[in-house]
Amino acid sequence: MINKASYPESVLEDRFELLDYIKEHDKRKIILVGGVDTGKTTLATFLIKNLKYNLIDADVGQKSILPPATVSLGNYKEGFLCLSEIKEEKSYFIGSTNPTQFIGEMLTGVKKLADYAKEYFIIDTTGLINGAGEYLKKMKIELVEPDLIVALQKSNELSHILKPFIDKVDIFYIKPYIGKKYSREERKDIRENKWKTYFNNAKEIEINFEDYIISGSKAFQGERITDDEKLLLENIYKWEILYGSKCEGKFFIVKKDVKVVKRSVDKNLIFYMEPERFNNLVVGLIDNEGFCSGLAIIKEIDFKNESLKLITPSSLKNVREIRLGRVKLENGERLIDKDYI
Ligand SMILES: Nc1ncnc2c1ncn2[C@@H]1O[C@H](COP(=O)(O)OP(=O)(O)OP(=O)(O)O)[C@@H](O)[C@H]1O
Repeated sequence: MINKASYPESVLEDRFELLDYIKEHDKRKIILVGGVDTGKTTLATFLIKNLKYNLIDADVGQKSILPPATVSLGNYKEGFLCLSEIKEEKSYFIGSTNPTQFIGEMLTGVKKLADYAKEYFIIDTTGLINGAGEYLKKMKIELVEPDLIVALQKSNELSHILKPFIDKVDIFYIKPYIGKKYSREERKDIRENKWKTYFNNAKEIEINFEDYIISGSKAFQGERITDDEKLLLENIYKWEILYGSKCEGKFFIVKKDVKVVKRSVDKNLIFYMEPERFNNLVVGLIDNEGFCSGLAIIKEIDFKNESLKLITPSSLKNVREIRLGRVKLENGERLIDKDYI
């Protein structure tokens, strides 16, 4: 498997100073913050190897621990060279590899994993430090309450994130590693490879809506439409309605057209789509504790019979909820908008 970071051949002097500082001051909850390609994952590898701490992998865009589109806790593994050799202990479903629209999921996930681990962990984060990235980093620090922030800062590009914590949390500054910069394409290729590895031995399974909580789409919120509403909408718009729900006065309709006609539908009132829109969507298999025990891909949803065909390498044992994400895997990864379904 291709990975960006592994144990560095030569370790910069300030990394050893950091290691000594952590040992000397008994720091147990550590978060790494820095821009893109500043060497966070490489630093996490060095620290985990020397401290035998656990990894909280919140670098959702370039994860080391599988599965993708989650944040994960992995336990220290003797003799590892690359963090991707670390197996997940617990994961939380984000549903995307870009955290920008998923700040709530990211924060909940990292907090749950940190609570689970209790202490002796290093949090590896994304390189997003502006816009949504600023809020994400700040809130993560507020929630997790680390006892050390390691800031990989060249000049003062992290000051807007760190300002509120300067007199509250210990901050250790180190210089970013100036090395290879990865393009969007290279990053995407690394992710593609991880998706392929994860779904390598996936098998098809079929499940019924009634056996699981299905969530993550407006389709499964609110209440089902009545027979009268269904008939009315079918007559007006010349649709066959396969599934319909309503929430706060708005209809959510999965339909097929039965006639070619010109339709003028008020989109503020009716959100409609074809069933195929859900195909190839990544879903999280969520257990009783709210953790993600695996991922699956939707092959097809039969809305009429209320069943779902999935492929997954995971077992559905202890799975309570199927949570729809916002990544489609069709000729590679395609990220979709939160409002798409
Ligand atoms: N101390 C080091 N010695 C040698 N190479 C390094 C060192 N630190 C980082 N690198 C290299 O620099 C590149 C970026 O490092 P890394 O992936 O650790 O950065 P990152 O900040 O985690 O990136 P991202 O923004 O994707 O989270 C990688 O190719 C890595 O191997």
